[in-house]
Amino acid sequence: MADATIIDGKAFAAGLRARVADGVAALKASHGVTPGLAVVLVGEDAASQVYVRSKERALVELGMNSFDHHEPADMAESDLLALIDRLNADPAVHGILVQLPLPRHIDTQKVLARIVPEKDADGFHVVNAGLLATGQPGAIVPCTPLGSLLLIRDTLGRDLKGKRALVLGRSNIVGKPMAQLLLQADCTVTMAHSRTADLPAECRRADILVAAVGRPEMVRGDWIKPGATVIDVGINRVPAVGINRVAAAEPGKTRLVGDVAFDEAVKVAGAITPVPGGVGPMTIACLMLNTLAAACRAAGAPVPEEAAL
Ligand SMILES: Nc1nc(=O)c2c([nH]1)NC[C@@H]1CN(c3ccc(C(=O)N[C@@H](CCC(=O)O)C(=O)O)cc3)C=[N+]21
Repeated sequence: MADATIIDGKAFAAGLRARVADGVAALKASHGVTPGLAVVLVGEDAASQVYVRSKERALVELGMNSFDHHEPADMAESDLLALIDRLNADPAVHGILVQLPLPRHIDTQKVLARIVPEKDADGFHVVNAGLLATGQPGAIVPCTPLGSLLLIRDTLGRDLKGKRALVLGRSNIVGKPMAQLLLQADCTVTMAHSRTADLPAECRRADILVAAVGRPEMVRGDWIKPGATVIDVGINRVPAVGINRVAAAEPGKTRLVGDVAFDEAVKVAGAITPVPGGVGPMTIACLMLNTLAAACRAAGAPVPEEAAL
């Protein structure tokens, strides 16, 4: 059998960002409103700083306002809550993103709950989770599942009726909302996780397999149904051993791998996202889309179709 189609998330994300830029320009022209996202980073985590910078760069490129709040790691929880209160009240701020993970002395659920749901660009607030779970309009959908669904639709078309979907991983950020989206799309959805009995057999039944467990290359080629669509959400940094056998000479070298053993899976799947260049770029593009959508709702303008599921 021929190798799988490689789903180019980077290219799809570039197209989505261009559509968001058009929407931003249109909202400025029609309502005089520039969408703005406040990005709150607490602490100095190196990976978080990289992600936050790429979010801020994307905002500016698309003509949106970026309000950066980089705070010390020992910031008091009460001060973070007070900052969120100010951002909630600021009419120039349409979306608020608090970069996770937060330092351990801060209660993440308390912080997420403080963001007004209308400005919850990540879609992590219980109100948005509840709107999504009950199939109500106006839910802000978490960026990674939304981006994954857009890639699935681009691959298989919008009619996913009756397809067997398996979501591996049950996080509030990816697994649970992903399952809700697929259910709403009339898939037959299974949620699997580390305690699932005979995980390979469960995976082999899936027409659509979304892997979001954060375990490097856990899903092997023989776990995949021939022809299946495989969405690899994992972004795992591992030592670069075996890439060209120079790892011993370059002990600091790392590479990114997904939750799927790509080289095996590409021989079996019908279509598969790579890591990097798959779901990751879609996450950032969907954050831009959610910010535009929040600004549209605040202004009473129509919401972009891709954000209004
Ligand atoms: N409140 C909050 N919202 C988030 O959305 C959020 C967060 N906290 N904390 C951290 C994670 C991580 N995350 C990524 C986004 C894009 C890439 C991405 O674009 N990755 C590139 C590769 C980047 C590289 O080379 O390191 C790719 O997959 O092609 C990765 C990771 C968003 N996160």
